[in-house]
Amino acid sequence: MLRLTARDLTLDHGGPPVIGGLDLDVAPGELLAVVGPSGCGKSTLLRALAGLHPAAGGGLLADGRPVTGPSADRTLVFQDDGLLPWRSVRRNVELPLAIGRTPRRARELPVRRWLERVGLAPHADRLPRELSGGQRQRVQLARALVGAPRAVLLDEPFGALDAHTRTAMQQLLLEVRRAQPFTAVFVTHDVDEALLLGDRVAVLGGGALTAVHEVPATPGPALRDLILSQLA
Ligand SMILES: Nc1ncnc2c1ncn2[C@@H]1O[C@H](COP(=O)(O)OP(=O)(O)OP(=O)(O)O)[C@@H](O)[C@H]1O
Repeated sequence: MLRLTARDLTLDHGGPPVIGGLDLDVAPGELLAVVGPSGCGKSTLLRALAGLHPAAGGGLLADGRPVTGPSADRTLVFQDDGLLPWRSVRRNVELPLAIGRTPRRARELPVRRWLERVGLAPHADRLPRELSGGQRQRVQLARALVGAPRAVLLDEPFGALDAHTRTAMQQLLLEVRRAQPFTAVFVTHDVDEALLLGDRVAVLGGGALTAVHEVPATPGPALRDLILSQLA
């Protein structure tokens, strides 16, 4: 499990900073939920943590080492599924292992285990277009986790799902973290989702952290209202 650290981090898209001088520490095994108004830089921060967006100032560390590019240790899950349409469910899940040059025979067990864990073993030979949106997100989750990454970065992964499927996916995420702990940064628009999944909730706004809240075992309405007021 990875420790992720931002030190005086500034991010931009070639113009004025989207994020300016941000300090953040995500402890090994922690799930940090990040909420913030649209356009405040949540996705940009996540892509920077993934090593896909360079810092304009300051820097990011993974276990104390500078993040200079993507790594199999830090995987991303998006809202849009990003699955390869011509590969079966099984071959999509297998992809990170194939890219990492894991020998074919050594791929079988983790792929099977993750397909079972996300309930997709019976659909292993289907193509992504033959699945529902929720099923595709489960494939994406399995693909992000099959290589046992030490950190997973999730960008509104359940944002496009209906309420029922979203609840099921949230429970699945809680379950898989119990089975295989990993550090996680989870971007969401939904404060209830942040409070359900997060060990802490960070509120981002105006290019900086407005607040970081510890989430108690049973968060009450006062914390929810406080976060909503900080988002306003
Ligand atoms: N490729 C890009 N080129 C230029 N500007 C960009 C690019 N991507 C994002 N931005 C700008 O950077 C800012 C932050 O965008 P980002 O997508 O990180 O916000 P966000 O908080 O994730 O938003 P949302 O909640 O709507 O997904 C926005 O003002 C956006 O317009």
